[in-house]
Amino acid sequence: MTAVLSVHDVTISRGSTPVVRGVSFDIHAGEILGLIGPNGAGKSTTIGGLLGYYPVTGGQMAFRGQPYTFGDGKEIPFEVKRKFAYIPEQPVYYADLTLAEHLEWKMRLWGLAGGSDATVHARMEDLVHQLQLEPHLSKFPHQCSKGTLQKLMVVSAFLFPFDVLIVDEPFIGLDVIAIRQVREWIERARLDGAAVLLSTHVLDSAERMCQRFAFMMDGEVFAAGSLEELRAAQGNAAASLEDLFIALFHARRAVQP
Ligand SMILES: Nc1ncnc2c1ncn2[C@@H]1O[C@H](COP(=O)(O)OP(=O)(O)OP(=O)(O)O)[C@@H](O)[C@H]1O
Repeated sequence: MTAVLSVHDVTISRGSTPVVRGVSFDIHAGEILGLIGPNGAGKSTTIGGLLGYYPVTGGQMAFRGQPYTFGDGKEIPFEVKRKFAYIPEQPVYYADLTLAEHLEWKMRLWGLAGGSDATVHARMEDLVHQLQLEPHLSKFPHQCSKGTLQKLMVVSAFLFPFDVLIVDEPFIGLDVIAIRQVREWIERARLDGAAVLLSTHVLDSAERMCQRFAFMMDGEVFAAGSLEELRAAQGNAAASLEDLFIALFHARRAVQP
């Protein structure tokens, strides 16, 4: 079965420095891949390369078997980009738009791109209600907490249909009600056939949510597989994801120059 998203031997640079090197993974429909690694491992850079924010200077990415970048950092085609939904690690917003105006602007762009807004408006109201965003809709970003702005990012990501969901550390800053809700929405997207890339430091959530994992460090993937495969490789059938990550992290550190 062709993967929805394939990353093959990619190098991604920040400025002129290659920060991610030789990274490969596939994500199939109905699958959540957990991208796990310490601070500075290259998780957000990998995501930025997938979304066209940072130049991919080597290797190849493909959407449903069609290469969409060839290592020259060129713009990702719109017909691919519109199949992607993204929840960023840090909220991204316009300081002079209220939260309601952000959502209206998103829906206008969707309409300009040929999308129908008949169902999207009802969906937006439902998402806003479930994350208890109504009291904040008339506020500007500087009047909102970090968690409220993160909820705006979540609602924006789930507004439209997508084939690929890319989520960069979604849980930090959200309240417990919102965390449960976002987990449920990600699982619903998976069951509906999306391919999901989830980067997080919250390993107990990752263990429950993801079917496979890629462990990153120093810009490289150093271990990958399902929980069962990682447990078998470590010879510890009861190990948690956290146990496995810590053991493999220290093993990797020990052999590095
Ligand atoms: N503008 C830049 N120029 C050069 N290197 C950078 C730049 N920004 C970040 N880096 C480096 O890129 C590497 C990867 O950073 P990245 O943000 O992708 O890590 P991460 O795994 O997402 O970390 P975290 O868990 O802390 O969010 C780090 O070593 C960082 O120092």
